[in-house]
Amino acid sequence: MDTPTPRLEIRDLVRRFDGRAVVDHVSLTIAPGNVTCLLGPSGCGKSTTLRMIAGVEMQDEGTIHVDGNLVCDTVFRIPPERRNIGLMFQDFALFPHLSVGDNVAFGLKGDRAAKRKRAGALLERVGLSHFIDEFPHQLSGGEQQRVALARALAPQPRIMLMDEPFSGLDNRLRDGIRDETLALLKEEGASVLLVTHEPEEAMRMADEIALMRDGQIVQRGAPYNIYNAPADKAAVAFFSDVNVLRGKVEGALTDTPFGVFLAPGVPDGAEVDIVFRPQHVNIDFDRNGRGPHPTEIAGTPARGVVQRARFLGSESLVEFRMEFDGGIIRASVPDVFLPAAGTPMWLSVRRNRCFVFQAAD
Ligand SMILES: Nc1ncnc2c1ncn2[C@@H]1O[C@H](COP(=O)(O)OP(=O)(O)OP(=O)(O)O)[C@@H](O)[C@H]1O
Repeated sequence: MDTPTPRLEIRDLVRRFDGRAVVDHVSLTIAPGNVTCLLGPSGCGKSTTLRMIAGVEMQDEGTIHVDGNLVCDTVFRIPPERRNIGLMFQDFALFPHLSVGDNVAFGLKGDRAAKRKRAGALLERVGLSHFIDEFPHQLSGGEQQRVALARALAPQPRIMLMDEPFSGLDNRLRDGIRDETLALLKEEGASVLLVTHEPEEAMRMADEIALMRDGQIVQRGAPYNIYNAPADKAAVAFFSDVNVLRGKVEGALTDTPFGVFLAPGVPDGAEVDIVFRPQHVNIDFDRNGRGPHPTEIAGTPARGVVQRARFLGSESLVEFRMEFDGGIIRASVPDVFLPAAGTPMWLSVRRNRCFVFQAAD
Protein backbone atom coordinates (compact mmCIF):
# COMPACT_ATOMS: atom_id res chain seq x y z
CA MET A 1 0.00 0.00 0.00
CA ASP A 2 1.29 3.49 -0.84
CA THR A 3 1.91 5.70 2.14
CA PRO A 4 0.41 9.14 1.64
CA THR A 5 2.77 12.04 1.01
CA PRO A 6 3.51 13.63 4.38
CA ARG A 7 1.99 17.04 4.90
CA LEU A 8 5.28 18.15 6.47
CA GLU A 9 8.65 16.53 6.09
CA ILE A 10 11.84 17.89 7.58
CA ARG A 11 15.09 16.13 6.84
CA ASP A 12 18.35 16.47 8.74
CA LEU A 13 17.75 20.02 9.92
CA VAL A 14 20.74 21.58 11.60
CA ARG A 15 21.00 25.01 13.23
CA ARG A 16 24.18 26.18 14.88
CA PHE A 17 24.71 29.15 17.15
CA ASP A 18 28.32 30.06 17.92
CA GLY A 19 29.47 26.72 16.51
CA ARG A 20 27.09 24.72 18.76
CA ALA A 21 24.38 22.67 17.02
CA VAL A 22 21.21 23.51 18.98
CA VAL A 23 19.24 21.56 16.38
CA ASP A 24 21.30 18.58 15.35
CA HIS A 25 20.07 16.56 12.34
CA VAL A 26 16.40 16.57 13.21
CA SER A 27 14.12 14.64 10.85
CA LEU A 28 10.37 14.40 11.22
CA THR A 29 7.29 13.70 9.12
CA ILE A 30 3.70 14.63 9.88
CA ALA A 31 0.82 12.94 8.07
CA PRO A 32 -2.15 15.03 6.91
CA GLY A 33 -4.50 15.80 9.79
CA ASN A 34 -2.11 14.53 12.45
CA VAL A 35 -1.03 16.24 15.62
CA THR A 36 2.63 15.75 16.55
CA CYS A 37 4.02 17.14 19.80
CA LEU A 38 7.66 18.08 19.98
CA LEU A 39 8.32 17.43 23.64
CA GLY A 40 11.47 18.18 25.56
CA PRO A 41 13.06 20.20 28.34
CA SER A 42 13.72 23.90 28.09
CA GLY A 43 16.58 24.76 25.75
CA CYS A 44 16.63 21.48 23.80
CA GLY A 45 15.96 23.23 20.48
CA LYS A 46 12.19 22.86 20.04
CA SER A 47 11.42 26.50 19.28
CA THR A 48 14.36 26.81 16.92
CA THR A 49 13.05 23.80 14.97
CA LEU A 50 9.61 25.40 14.78
CA ARG A 51 11.03 28.74 13.71
CA MET A 52 12.90 27.11 10.83
CA ILE A 53 9.70 25.44 9.62
CA ALA A 54 7.86 28.76 9.90
CA GLY A 55 10.64 30.36 7.86
CA VAL A 56 11.65 33.00 10.39
CA GLU A 57 14.93 31.23 11.07
CA MET A 58 17.21 29.77 8.39
CA GLN A 59 18.71 26.31 8.80
CA ASP A 60 22.41 25.62 8.27
CA GLU A 61 21.69 22.19 6.80
CA GLY A 62 18.67 20.12 5.81
CA THR A 63 15.42 20.47 3.89
CA ILE A 64 11.76 21.22 4.55
CA HIS A 65 9.00 19.88 2.29
CA VAL A 66 5.27 20.56 2.46
CA ASP A 67 3.04 18.10 0.57
CA GLY A 68 6.13 16.82 -1.22
CA ASN A 69 7.17 20.29 -2.45
CA LEU A 70 10.44 21.85 -1.40
CA VAL A 71 9.82 24.86 0.81
CA CYS A 72 13.33 25.51 1.96
CA ASP A 73 16.86 24.18 1.73
CA THR A 74 20.07 26.09 2.31
CA VAL A 75 19.77 27.88 -1.03
CA PHE A 76 16.10 27.99 -2.01
CA ARG A 77 13.61 29.56 0.37
CA ILE A 78 9.89 30.32 0.15
CA PRO A 79 9.19 33.31 2.42
CA PRO A 80 7.15 32.70 5.59
CA GLU A 81 3.99 34.43 4.36
CA ARG A 82 3.77 32.11 1.33
CA ARG A 83 4.21 28.83 3.21
CA ASN A 84 0.53 28.45 4.11
CA ILE A 85 1.51 27.76 7.68
CA GLY A 86 -0.47 29.02 10.68
CA LEU A 87 1.39 30.15 13.77
CA MET A 88 0.35 30.32 17.36
CA PHE A 89 2.70 31.25 20.14
CA GLN A 90 2.46 31.64 23.89
CA ASP A 91 1.92 35.39 23.71
CA PHE A 92 -0.68 35.13 21.02
CA ALA A 93 -0.45 38.90 20.43
CA LEU A 94 -3.79 39.92 19.03
CA PHE A 95 -3.70 43.33 17.35
CA PRO A 96 -5.04 45.66 20.07
CA HIS A 97 -6.34 48.30 17.67
CA LEU A 98 -8.39 45.84 15.60
CA SER A 99 -11.77 44.40 16.58
CA VAL A 100 -12.02 40.70 17.34
CA GLY A 101 -13.65 40.12 13.93
CA ASP A 102 -10.91 42.08 12.12
CA ASN A 103 -8.23 40.19 14.04
CA VAL A 104 -9.63 36.86 12.82
CA ALA A 105 -10.06 38.19 9.26
CA PHE A 106 -6.56 39.69 9.20
CA GLY A 107 -4.82 37.08 7.06
CA LEU A 108 -7.75 36.48 4.71
CA LYS A 109 -8.02 37.49 1.09
CA GLY A 110 -11.22 38.49 -0.73
CA ASP A 111 -13.91 41.08 -0.20
CA ARG A 112 -14.89 42.41 3.19
CA ALA A 113 -18.21 40.54 3.36
CA ALA A 114 -16.58 37.17 2.61
CA LYS A 115 -13.84 37.79 5.17
CA ARG A 116 -16.37 38.79 7.81
CA LYS A 117 -18.40 35.66 7.04
CA ARG A 118 -15.43 33.33 7.56
CA ALA A 119 -14.38 35.23 10.71
CA GLY A 120 -17.96 35.05 12.00
CA ALA A 121 -18.17 31.29 11.36
CA LEU A 122 -14.93 30.61 13.22
CA LEU A 123 -15.89 32.86 16.13
CA GLU A 124 -19.21 31.03 16.28
CA ARG A 125 -17.29 27.77 16.38
CA VAL A 126 -15.23 28.89 19.36
CA GLY A 127 -18.32 30.31 21.09
CA LEU A 128 -17.31 33.96 20.78
CA SER A 129 -19.43 35.35 17.94
CA HIS A 130 -20.98 37.91 20.30
CA PHE A 131 -17.54 39.50 20.69
CA ILE A 132 -17.03 40.11 16.95
CA ASP A 133 -17.12 43.91 17.29
CA GLU A 134 -15.37 44.11 20.66
CA PHE A 135 -11.67 44.73 21.17
CA PRO A 136 -9.11 42.22 22.53
CA HIS A 137 -8.62 44.01 25.88
CA GLN A 138 -12.31 43.42 26.66
CA LEU A 139 -11.76 39.63 26.60
CA SER A 140 -10.33 37.27 29.21
CA GLY A 141 -7.04 35.44 28.62
CA GLY A 142 -8.86 32.22 27.65
CA GLU A 143 -11.14 34.08 25.25
CA GLN A 144 -8.20 35.88 23.64
CA GLN A 145 -6.52 32.52 23.18
CA ARG A 146 -9.57 31.20 21.34
CA VAL A 147 -9.60 34.30 19.10
CA ALA A 148 -5.92 33.71 18.35
CA LEU A 149 -6.72 30.14 17.36
CA ALA A 150 -9.56 31.30 15.12
CA ARG A 151 -7.22 33.87 13.54
CA ALA A 152 -4.51 31.29 12.87
CA LEU A 153 -7.01 28.84 11.36
CA ALA A 154 -8.94 31.38 9.27
CA PRO A 155 -6.78 31.11 6.12
CA GLN A 156 -7.05 27.29 6.30
CA PRO A 157 -3.34 26.63 6.78
CA ARG A 158 -1.94 23.27 5.67
CA ILE A 159 0.12 23.19 8.85
CA MET A 160 -0.32 24.78 12.26
CA LEU A 161 2.79 25.44 14.33
CA MET A 162 2.05 26.02 17.99
CA ASP A 163 4.72 26.98 20.54
CA GLU A 164 3.59 26.42 24.14
CA PRO A 165 0.21 27.90 23.21
CA PHE A 166 -1.47 27.13 26.52
CA SER A 167 1.25 28.01 28.99
CA GLY A 168 -0.04 31.51 29.67
CA LEU A 169 -3.43 30.18 30.77
CA ASP A 170 -4.84 29.51 34.17
CA ASN A 171 -4.51 25.86 35.18
CA ARG A 172 -8.23 25.31 35.55
CA LEU A 173 -8.97 26.74 32.10
CA ARG A 174 -6.22 24.86 30.36
CA ASP A 175 -7.63 21.35 30.05
CA GLY A 176 -10.92 22.57 28.59
CA ILE A 177 -9.20 24.87 26.11
CA ARG A 178 -6.77 22.14 25.07
CA ASP A 179 -9.65 19.78 24.31
CA GLU A 180 -11.62 22.43 22.41
CA THR A 181 -8.52 23.42 20.46
CA LEU A 182 -7.79 19.84 19.52
CA ALA A 183 -11.37 19.28 18.34
CA LEU A 184 -11.23 22.39 16.15
CA LEU A 185 -7.81 21.56 14.71
CA LYS A 186 -9.10 18.10 13.77
CA GLU A 187 -12.25 19.56 12.18
CA GLU A 188 -10.21 21.99 10.11
CA GLY A 189 -7.91 19.17 9.01
CA ALA A 190 -4.67 21.03 9.70
CA SER A 191 -1.53 19.05 10.46
CA VAL A 192 -0.14 20.30 13.71
CA LEU A 193 3.31 20.53 15.22
CA LEU A 194 2.96 21.60 18.83
CA VAL A 195 5.95 22.41 21.00
CA THR A 196 5.69 21.77 24.70
CA HIS A 197 7.84 20.92 27.70
CA GLU A 198 4.87 19.38 29.54
CA PRO A 199 4.46 15.62 29.16
CA GLU A 200 0.77 15.70 30.20
CA GLU A 201 0.06 18.23 27.48
CA ALA A 202 1.77 16.07 24.87
CA MET A 203 -0.05 12.94 26.10
CA ARG A 204 -3.35 14.79 25.92
CA MET A 205 -2.92 16.39 22.50
CA ALA A 206 -0.65 14.20 20.40
CA ASP A 207 -1.26 11.48 17.86
CA GLU A 208 2.50 11.17 17.93
CA ILE A 209 5.14 12.46 20.31
CA ALA A 210 8.68 13.31 19.21
CA LEU A 211 10.86 13.41 22.29
CA MET A 212 13.72 15.87 21.93
CA ARG A 213 16.88 16.24 23.96
CA ASP A 214 20.07 18.24 23.32
CA GLY A 215 19.04 19.15 19.79
CA GLN A 216 18.11 15.62 18.72
CA ILE A 217 14.94 13.57 18.52
CA VAL A 218 15.58 10.59 20.79
CA GLN A 219 12.28 8.79 20.27
CA ARG A 220 9.11 9.05 18.22
CA GLY A 221 5.84 7.24 18.64
CA ALA A 222 2.27 7.22 19.89
CA PRO A 223 1.94 8.51 23.48
CA TYR A 224 1.20 4.97 24.69
CA ASN A 225 4.40 3.61 23.17
CA ILE A 226 6.61 6.42 24.37
CA TYR A 227 5.28 5.98 27.90
CA ASN A 228 5.38 2.18 27.96
CA ALA A 229 8.45 1.48 25.83
CA PRO A 230 10.77 4.41 26.59
CA ALA A 231 14.09 4.60 24.76
CA ASP A 232 16.26 5.24 27.81
CA LYS A 233 16.30 6.17 31.47
CA ALA A 234 15.89 9.89 30.78
CA ALA A 235 12.81 9.15 28.63
CA VAL A 236 11.20 7.34 31.57
CA ALA A 237 12.14 10.14 33.97
CA PHE A 238 10.74 12.81 31.68
CA PHE A 239 7.21 11.51 32.20
CA SER A 240 7.21 10.68 35.89
CA ASP A 241 9.21 10.20 39.04
CA VAL A 242 11.40 7.10 38.76
CA ASN A 243 13.16 4.60 40.98
CA VAL A 244 16.50 3.25 39.79
CA LEU A 245 18.31 0.10 40.95
CA ARG A 246 21.86 -0.58 39.78
CA GLY A 247 22.78 -4.17 38.92
CA LYS A 248 25.72 -6.09 37.44
CA VAL A 249 25.18 -8.44 34.50
CA GLU A 250 26.23 -12.09 34.38
CA GLY A 251 25.02 -14.29 31.56
CA ALA A 252 22.48 -11.69 30.34
CA LEU A 253 20.86 -11.65 33.79
CA THR A 254 21.12 -9.35 36.74
CA ASP A 255 20.34 -10.47 40.25
CA THR A 256 18.79 -7.83 42.54
CA PRO A 257 16.99 -7.82 45.91
CA PHE A 258 13.76 -7.69 43.84
CA GLY A 259 14.69 -10.85 41.95
CA VAL A 260 16.45 -11.67 38.72
CA PHE A 261 15.93 -9.47 35.64
CA LEU A 262 16.76 -10.18 32.02
CA ALA A 263 19.42 -7.96 30.49
CA PRO A 264 19.54 -9.16 26.88
CA GLY A 265 22.50 -8.02 24.84
CA VAL A 266 24.36 -6.53 27.80
CA PRO A 267 27.90 -7.94 28.14
CA ASP A 268 29.06 -9.76 31.28
CA GLY A 269 30.40 -7.44 33.94
CA ALA A 270 28.56 -4.37 32.59
CA GLU A 271 26.16 -2.48 34.83
CA VAL A 272 22.48 -1.92 34.18
CA ASP A 273 19.86 0.42 35.58
CA ILE A 274 16.53 -1.14 36.42
CA VAL A 275 14.08 1.71 36.18
CA PHE A 276 10.49 1.69 37.42
CA ARG A 277 7.79 4.18 38.25
CA PRO A 278 6.41 4.70 41.78
CA GLN A 279 2.93 3.59 40.70
CA HIS A 280 4.27 0.14 39.84
CA VAL A 281 5.61 -0.58 43.31
CA ASN A 282 3.38 -2.89 45.38
CA ILE A 283 3.32 -2.55 49.15
CA ASP A 284 2.64 -5.31 51.69
CA PHE A 285 2.52 -5.36 55.46
CA ASP A 286 5.28 -6.91 57.53
CA ARG A 287 4.13 -10.02 59.40
CA ASN A 288 6.61 -10.68 62.18
CA GLY A 289 9.53 -9.95 59.93
CA ARG A 290 8.09 -11.88 56.97
CA GLY A 291 6.67 -10.59 53.72
CA PRO A 292 4.65 -12.10 50.89
CA HIS A 293 5.97 -15.01 48.79
CA PRO A 294 7.77 -14.23 45.56
CA THR A 295 5.61 -14.50 42.45
CA GLU A 296 6.35 -14.50 38.76
CA ILE A 297 4.49 -11.22 38.22
CA ALA A 298 5.77 -9.26 41.21
CA GLY A 299 9.20 -10.88 41.71
CA THR A 300 10.82 -11.04 45.13
CA PRO A 301 9.72 -8.60 47.85
CA ALA A 302 12.32 -6.56 49.71
CA ARG A 303 11.88 -4.80 53.03
CA GLY A 304 12.02 -1.07 53.62
CA VAL A 305 11.02 1.35 56.35
CA VAL A 306 8.65 4.28 55.80
CA GLN A 307 10.53 7.56 55.81
CA ARG A 308 7.78 9.93 54.80
CA ALA A 309 4.26 9.74 53.39
CA ARG A 310 2.42 12.58 51.68
CA PHE A 311 -1.12 12.88 50.37
CA LEU A 312 -1.16 14.55 46.93
CA GLY A 313 -4.88 14.56 46.12
CA SER A 314 -5.50 11.63 43.83
CA GLU A 315 -2.58 9.59 45.22
CA SER A 316 -0.29 9.23 48.19
CA LEU A 317 3.48 9.15 47.77
CA VAL A 318 5.35 7.02 50.29
CA GLU A 319 9.14 7.03 50.59
CA PHE A 320 10.91 3.93 51.92
CA ARG A 321 14.50 3.51 53.02
CA MET A 322 15.45 0.03 51.81
CA GLU A 323 17.23 -2.38 54.12
CA PHE A 324 19.34 -3.93 51.36
CA ASP A 325 21.31 -0.78 50.49
CA GLY A 326 19.93 2.14 52.51
CA GLY A 327 18.62 3.78 49.30
CA ILE A 328 15.21 5.38 48.86
CA ILE A 329 12.37 3.89 46.84
CA ARG A 330 9.16 5.80 46.21
CA ALA A 331 5.77 4.16 45.91
CA SER A 332 2.61 5.83 44.74
CA VAL A 333 -0.68 4.52 46.06
CA PRO A 334 -4.10 5.63 44.79
CA ASP A 335 -6.13 7.61 47.29
CA VAL A 336 -5.12 7.98 50.96
CA PHE A 337 -2.36 5.82 52.39
CA LEU A 338 -0.29 7.49 55.09
CA PRO A 339 1.63 4.93 57.16
CA ALA A 340 3.66 6.31 60.06
CA ALA A 341 7.38 6.92 59.65
CA GLY A 342 9.34 3.94 60.89
CA THR A 343 6.79 1.32 59.80
CA PRO A 344 8.52 -1.66 58.13
CA MET A 345 6.87 -2.83 54.90
CA TRP A 346 7.62 -5.12 51.97
CA LEU A 347 7.93 -3.73 48.47
CA SER A 348 7.81 -5.56 45.17
CA VAL A 349 7.83 -4.31 41.62
CA ARG A 350 5.66 -5.35 38.70
CA ARG A 351 8.24 -7.03 36.55
CA ASN A 352 6.62 -6.18 33.24
CA ARG A 353 6.74 -2.50 34.25
CA CYS A 354 10.49 -2.42 34.82
CA PHE A 355 12.84 -1.14 32.15
CA VAL A 356 16.40 -2.42 32.02
CA PHE A 357 19.00 -0.16 30.37
CA GLN A 358 22.73 -0.53 30.21
CA ALA A 359 24.11 2.06 32.63
CA ALA A 360 25.49 5.11 30.85
CA ASP A 361 27.60 6.48 33.70
N1 LIG B 1 19.42 33.53 18.20
C1 LIG B 1 20.11 32.75 19.04
N2 LIG B 1 21.42 32.97 19.29
C2 LIG B 1 22.14 32.18 20.10
N3 LIG B 1 21.61 31.11 20.76
C3 LIG B 1 20.32 30.85 20.55
C4 LIG B 1 19.49 31.63 19.70
N4 LIG B 1 18.24 31.11 19.71
C5 LIG B 1 18.28 30.04 20.53
N5 LIG B 1 19.52 29.88 21.04
C6 LIG B 1 19.95 28.80 21.96
O1 LIG B 1 19.59 27.58 21.39
C7 LIG B 1 19.17 26.66 22.38
C8 LIG B 1 17.79 26.11 22.03
O2 LIG B 1 16.82 27.14 22.14
P1 LIG B 1 15.29 26.89 21.84
O3 LIG B 1 14.54 28.18 22.14
O4 LIG B 1 15.12 26.34 20.47
O5 LIG B 1 14.94 25.78 22.91
P2 LIG B 1 13.53 25.30 23.42
O6 LIG B 1 13.63 23.83 23.53
O7 LIG B 1 12.44 25.84 22.59
O8 LIG B 1 13.49 25.90 24.87
P3 LIG B 1 12.37 26.82 25.54
O9 LIG B 1 11.21 25.93 25.79
O10 LIG B 1 13.04 27.29 26.80
O11 LIG B 1 12.11 27.93 24.56
C9 LIG B 1 19.23 27.41 23.69
O12 LIG B 1 20.40 27.07 24.36
C10 LIG B 1 19.22 28.86 23.28
O13 LIG B 1 19.89 29.65 24.22
